[in-house]
Amino acid sequence: MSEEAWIEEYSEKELKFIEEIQKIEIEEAEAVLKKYPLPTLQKNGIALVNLRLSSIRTGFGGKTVIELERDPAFSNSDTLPANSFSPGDVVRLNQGGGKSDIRASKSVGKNSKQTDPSTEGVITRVQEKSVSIALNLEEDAPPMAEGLSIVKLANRITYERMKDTMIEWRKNLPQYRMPLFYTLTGKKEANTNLAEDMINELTFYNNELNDSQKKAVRFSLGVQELALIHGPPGTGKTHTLVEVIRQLVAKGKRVLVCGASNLSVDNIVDRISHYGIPMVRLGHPARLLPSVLNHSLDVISRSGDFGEVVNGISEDIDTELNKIRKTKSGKERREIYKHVRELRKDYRRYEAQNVSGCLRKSSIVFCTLHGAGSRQLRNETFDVVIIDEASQALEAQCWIPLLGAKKAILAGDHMQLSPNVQTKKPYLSMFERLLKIQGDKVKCFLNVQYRMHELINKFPSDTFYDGKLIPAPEVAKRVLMDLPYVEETELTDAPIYFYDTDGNYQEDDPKDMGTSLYRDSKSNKWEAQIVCHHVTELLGAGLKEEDMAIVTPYNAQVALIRSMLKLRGIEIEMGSVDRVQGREKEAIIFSLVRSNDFREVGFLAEKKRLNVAITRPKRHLCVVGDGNTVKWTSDFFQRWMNFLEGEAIVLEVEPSILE
Ligand SMILES: Nc1ncnc2c1ncn2[C@@H]1O[C@H](COP(=O)(O)OP(=O)(O)OP(=O)(O)O)[C@@H](O)[C@H]1O
Repeated sequence: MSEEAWIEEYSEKELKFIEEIQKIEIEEAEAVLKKYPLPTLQKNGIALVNLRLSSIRTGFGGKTVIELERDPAFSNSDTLPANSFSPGDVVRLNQGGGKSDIRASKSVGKNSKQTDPSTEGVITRVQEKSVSIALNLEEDAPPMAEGLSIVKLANRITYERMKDTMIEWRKNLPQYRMPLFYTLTGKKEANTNLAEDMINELTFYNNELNDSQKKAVRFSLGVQELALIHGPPGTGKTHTLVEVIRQLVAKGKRVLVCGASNLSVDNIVDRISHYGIPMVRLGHPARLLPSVLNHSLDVISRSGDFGEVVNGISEDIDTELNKIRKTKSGKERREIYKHVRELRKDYRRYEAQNVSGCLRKSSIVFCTLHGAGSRQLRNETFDVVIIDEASQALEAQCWIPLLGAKKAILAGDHMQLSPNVQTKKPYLSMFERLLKIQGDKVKCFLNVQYRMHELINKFPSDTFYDGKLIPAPEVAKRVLMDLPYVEETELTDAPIYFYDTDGNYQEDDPKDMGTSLYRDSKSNKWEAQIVCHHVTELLGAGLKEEDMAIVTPYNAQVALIRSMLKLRGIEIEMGSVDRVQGREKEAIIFSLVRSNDFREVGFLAEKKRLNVAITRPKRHLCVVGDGNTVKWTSDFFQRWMNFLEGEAIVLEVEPSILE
């Protein structure tokens, strides 16, 4: 097959896939918005109603950023209701606030009129009393001052970037990038010869790296196209990547470091920032950890050659925009807008010069996969692209930075959850696909974990990592009572506990879920009570709230346990398994929820989901579930139940536990 035909076929397949999943996600999000009234959406944290405008200003890129607060005409409190909005969420802003506006799904394009009652934007900041949104349309009239509401939408921007990447491929894939491209798409076998000049006389900056980490560093530096670093939970992927990056920079290489999430990127920025390497973090400052803000492009470029000019123009724009709010004359408004448009042009020109100056000086650029598609990076090239958490990203997301790469280093663990996409076939991340097509010769395995007690480590190691994952000696024997503030009790002296409800406490009937947004999810009030009891006992033994997390496969169960704990005045981190990937706690309580006569475990059935849940704890794992339902669903679950019955402390469900 010719080069052109190969690229065409590959990109076409990816494009179709992106369109398919985009359609499903958007349809699902829209269906929820149509099905439920605004108060229910607000109760479930995906809408805020009865807001009013509190300020307007100019943000990065010259965008209009509005701040909204609760309208005192509708509420005695100025604190926003509990919500799940966070920076980066795409929202629809409705003016006039009524139900019908929400239901009229409007896609806001370049030509939309200013009279459109709804417009889209991206959340830049969420505070206790206000929420800020960067509006997508630069020419937007400021919204009406009152009667505003926002609802969360599916994130179209991410999909559009993925599609743009695929389209860009076909037009513009330079010859020098073809070897990597062919290796990544499987048209050729990976070249695994190591470049001597990269690994000769290698001295490690971090001498505490274990042997498997050192091997991974050496391989990643020497290999010419592709390295996959397979790091099971707690094995120091980030540690290893930090060493790889420092070594690459020392050899004069320019590196683009990306991650599937802002947090994964910031974790690396945090650890590299002490070494005095010129670097910059792209991304909206509101989405970054406070500790990395000084490295953000926004902050660095403001002190660049044209920083003061940009700041001055930004203030002028704000002054003009605030004048618009005060004037009623249409003619005057038009005049002011004309002026704002001129100012925005200047703003963008000077800002672009600042940004490119700042990027030119940086040996390392950090951003999310999606951020790698931003216009600031359009003309930048890198010797090496590193992707952390690669197994949690969509293939098309990984292609965004890889379009500009000659060599790629991907770190991840395909035995944990891949991206949550709703397709008929199981989804393979790029990381997993590459392991399949290129085999173990491109892989380095990190085999020592620094998180879990040896017994907690045992089942995941045997089941998911061929028995090769070993605990570091300093963590192998730790249990809760070894923490200086925890007492020795029968719940703190062992690593694994199991409340087997044994078919006696069945899951809740979906009919009882009423109009809850979670009525398609699952819950089990008995298990929720056992979880609350266990949490109370651990707190009584001295463990702190922040040492624990509750994990369950179902959002309805999360909501139920949260409400029960709230009544007891307890606030503990909790989430569905998918949300806690990448986290760790001293103690994890895992509620399985499913208990029925049909032996159905549904959502729980995915082995990788189980792996994520049971590899979060350091010293204490407590499983609450019905062994009888779970055991008979597959050989895999039977093995897990046998393991628990053999190795865990099995706890009785005393009637007094159940309220
Ligand atoms: N060689 C080492 N010696 C001692 N401790 C180490 C070593 N490598 C990693 N660690 C410790 O292991 C823990 C996990 O490290 P790190 O955050 O780099 O791992 P990770 O693989 O990125 O984590 P995750 O599994 O959450 O993705 C950290 O507390 C780190 O200090």
